[in-house]
Amino acid sequence: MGKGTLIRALLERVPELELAVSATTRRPRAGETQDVDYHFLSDAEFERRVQAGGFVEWAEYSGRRYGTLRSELDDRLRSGRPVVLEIELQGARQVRQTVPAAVQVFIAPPTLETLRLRLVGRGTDSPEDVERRLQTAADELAAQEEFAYVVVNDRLEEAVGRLEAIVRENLSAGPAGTTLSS
Ligand SMILES: Nc1nc2c(ncn2[C@@H]2O[C@H](COP(=O)(O)OP(=O)(O)O)[C@@H](O)[C@H]2O)c(=O)[nH]1
Ligand SMILES: Nc1ncnc2c1ncn2[C@@H]1O[C@H](COP(=O)(O)OP(=O)(O)O)[C@@H](O)[C@H]1O
Repeated sequence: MGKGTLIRALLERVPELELAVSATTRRPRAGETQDVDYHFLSDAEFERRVQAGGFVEWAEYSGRRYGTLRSELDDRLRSGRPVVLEIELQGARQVRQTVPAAVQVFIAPPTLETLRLRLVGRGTDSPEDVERRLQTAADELAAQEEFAYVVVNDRLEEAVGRLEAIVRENLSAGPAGTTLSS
C-alpha cells in the first residue's frame, strides 16, 4: 500500500521509466482521467478483452476487475524500454510466470494500523471498503517472501530512495519490467 504515491515519486526520479496504464471496471474517482489514470472499461468490454487474450494478467480486487493490457507492454519490452506495473498480488503472481525477467518489489505498510490511518486520510473509500482493503492487505503481507525485494513504505523520502536504488541496480543489469505489488 502506498504504491501510487511511491510510483509517482519514482517516475520523477527515474524519467526513463514508463508506467503501464491498467484497465479496470471500477468507476473513476473524482479527478481521475480516462486513459491517464486507468483505461476505464465496462464489465462487457473487459470480458471481451479477456476472451480475446488481450491481458498479460488480470485479477479481481474489491469486487472489480483490474488488468494489464498486452498493448501496454509489448512494444515497450520489444524495444527494450523499462516499464513499471502497479498491480496487486494475484497479478504479480501471473507476471512472475509470463514475464520471468520482471523485477518484483513488494510495497509493505509499516503496520496495518498506519495503513488504516492512511486509507481513512485518503478519503476515497467507504468504511466498508477500508475494512475490505485492510483484510486484503493482511492477506497480501503474508505473501511478501515470494518477492525478490520488499520496501517498507515508512517515511516517504526514504522508501522512494530505496525503491530508486533497486530500480537503478536492475536497469544497469539489463532491460526488464519492474512490478510493484501491494
Ligand atoms: N492485477 C492487477 N492489479 C491492479 C492493476 N491496476 C491496479 N491494480 C491494483 O488494484 C488495487 C486497487 O486499485 P485502485 O482501485 O486504483 O485502488 P488504490 O490503488 O488503492 O488507489 C490496487 O492494489 C492496485 O495496485 C492491474 O492492472 N492488474
Ligand atoms: N510514506 C507515506 N507516508 C504517509 N502517507 C503516505 C505514505 N505513502 C502513502 N501515503 C498515503 O496513503 C494513502 C494511500 O496511498 P496510495 O499511494 O494511494 O496507495 P495505493 O496506490 O497502494 O492504494 C494516500 O493518502 C497517501 O497519501
